[in-house]
Amino acid sequence: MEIKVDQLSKNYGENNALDQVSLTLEGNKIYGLLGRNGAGKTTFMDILSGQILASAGSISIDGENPFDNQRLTESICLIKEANNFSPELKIKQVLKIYSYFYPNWNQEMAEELLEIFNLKQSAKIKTLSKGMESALGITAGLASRAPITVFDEPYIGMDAPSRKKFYEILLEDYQENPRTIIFSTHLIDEVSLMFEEVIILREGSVILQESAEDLRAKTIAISGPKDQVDAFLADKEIIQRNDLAGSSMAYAFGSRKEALDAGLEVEGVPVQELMIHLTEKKKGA
Ligand SMILES: Nc1ncnc2c1ncn2[C@@H]1O[C@H](COP(=O)(O)OP(=O)(O)OP(=O)(O)O)[C@@H](O)[C@H]1O
Repeated sequence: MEIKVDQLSKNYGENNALDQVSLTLEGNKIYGLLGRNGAGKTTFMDILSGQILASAGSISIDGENPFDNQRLTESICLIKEANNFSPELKIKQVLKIYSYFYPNWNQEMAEELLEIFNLKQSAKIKTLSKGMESALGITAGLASRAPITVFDEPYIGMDAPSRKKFYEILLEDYQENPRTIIFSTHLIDEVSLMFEEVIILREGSVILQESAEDLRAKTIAISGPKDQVDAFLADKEIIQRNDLAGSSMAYAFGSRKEALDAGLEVEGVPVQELMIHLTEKKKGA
């Protein structure tokens, strides 16, 4: 499903949570939606999933506006960091509701995931720990098999082994059932290798939309004698740099060939370093 966003803005009083955002997501990819606190990620995902209305501009999914749109709502599953389910319901009832709502719902997968995460179908939502509630959110999101599945910081409280399990299952299931997955997280280093395309928001604006592959191709990790590294970096954007005695190593934007021609050693930049750098860059930098 293609998502087209044109000049989309959302204001809360004086505050521009989104400021004329334009994007096209062609779909069937895993997108990383990144940005610092308050950048506008949740606002964007809420508009995309039809929960709130934009103040200006347009958003369409396969040509239709998602707001209050029954046909589209069953194609979009939004899992937020908390309060996805009514506290009085039992897990079993949550699964039932999701199975009615999402036409592609996979009950077998849901039950498998509950077992992996040690969740009992008879448990009430209000008795779950934070991590258990997140695991249920992830279960519901994955088993929905919704053509557009949006995870907004879905694993608050989950421990590292459970998160790892989640990534593994997500990737495995995505290979077999390609769909659009939009993933917002601050744990960039953990998930960056999963992203096929990266969107970075800063203060309500899109500052980058690029395939992870292109991002990797544009960046290099170089090392060599300090003066040679200095000369090479003179006209480059530096991501990170370390000097030790007479030698230096740096991550920077630049071409592998140019660095090799300059007599430097060249490797790839770990994608998470790059994303952390990009999300942290100051406005106007
Ligand atoms: N309901 C609201 N009322 C007023 N301001 C809001 C509301 N929701 C969001 N905002 C403001 O809009 C801006 C964007 O918030 P949003 O939650 O979309 O950011 P975010 O990128 O998801 O942040 P985080 O990473 O902290 O979750 C922030 O300045 C926030 O204070």
